[in-house]
Amino acid sequence: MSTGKFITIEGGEGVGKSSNHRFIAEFLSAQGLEVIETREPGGTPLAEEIRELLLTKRSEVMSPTAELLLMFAARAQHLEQVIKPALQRGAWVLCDRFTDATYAYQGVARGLGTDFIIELEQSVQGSLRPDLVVLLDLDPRIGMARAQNRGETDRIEQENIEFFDRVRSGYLARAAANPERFLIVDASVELEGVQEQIASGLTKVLGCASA
Ligand SMILES: Nc1ncnc2c1ncn2[C@@H]1O[C@H](COP(=O)(O)OP(=O)(O)O)[C@@H](O)[C@H]1O
Ligand SMILES: Cc1cn([C@H]2C[C@H](O)[C@@H](COP(=O)(O)OP(=O)(O)O)O2)c(=O)[nH]c1=O
Repeated sequence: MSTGKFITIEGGEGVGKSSNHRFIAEFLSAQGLEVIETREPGGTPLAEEIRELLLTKRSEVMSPTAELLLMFAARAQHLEQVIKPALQRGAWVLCDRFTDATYAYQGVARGLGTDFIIELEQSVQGSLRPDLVVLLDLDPRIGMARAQNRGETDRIEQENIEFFDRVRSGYLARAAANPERFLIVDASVELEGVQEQIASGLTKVLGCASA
C-alpha cells in the first residue's frame, strides 16, 4: 500500500484556517480518501497539554527558545502517535499548522533565525515534510479584524501588529524558498473565491498522487 499524503494549512491569525479546514477535509473524503484531521501544537493528549502551556497567558515571560522547544516537544509526540502511523497505513493527514509555522513565528517573528530550527526539524522529523502547504496569505490587519469577535486572545495572539507582519513575511519567504510544495492562496477574497483557489491546488496534488 502506498503511503498517504501530508497536507498542512498555514497562515497568521484569522486568515481562515478553521473555515477552510472542513472544506479541504470534505474535498479529500469525496475522493474516497481516509482523512485524519489534526492540529499543532496539539493532536495527542500530551501534545494538547503542551499547547496549554504555550498558549496560557502568564506573568513570567516565556523565553523564545523555551517556546521553540515546546513546539518541537509537542510535534515529536504528535508525529510518533498520530501523523506517521496514519501516513504509513495510507491515510491522508490534514494538519492545522506544522513546522512552517515554527519558521515564521519562532524563526522570523521571534527572531531566533533558522539554524537551530533546521537542526530540530531534521532530528525530530527525519525526511518527513508536508507534501502540500496551503498558505492562506492575508494582511494581518484584516485577519485580526475578522478574528475580533472570537473571544479572549491567547498568549501569542496578544502580540502587536509588527509581530504579525513578520509572521506573514516569514511565511512568504518559506513559500518562495519551497515553491514546489507551497500553494499560496489570496485569503482576502470572499470564502468561495478562497475555496476555488484551494480546490485547484488540491486537484493538482491528487493528480500527482494518482499518476
Ligand atoms: N474569506 C473570508 N472572508 C471573510 N471572512 C472570512 C473569510 N474566511 C473566514 N472568515 C471569517 O473570519 C473569521 C476567522 O476565520 P477562521 O477560520 O476562524 O480563521 P483562523 O482559523 O485562521 O484563525 C471567522 O469569523 C470566519 O467566519
Ligand atoms: C505550530 C505552531 C504554532 N504557533 C502558534 C501560532 C498560533 O498563534 C498558536 C496556536 O495556533 P492556532 O490555534 O492554530 O492559531 P489560530 O488562533 O490562528 O487558530 O501557536 C507557533 O508559534 N509555532 C508553531 O510551530
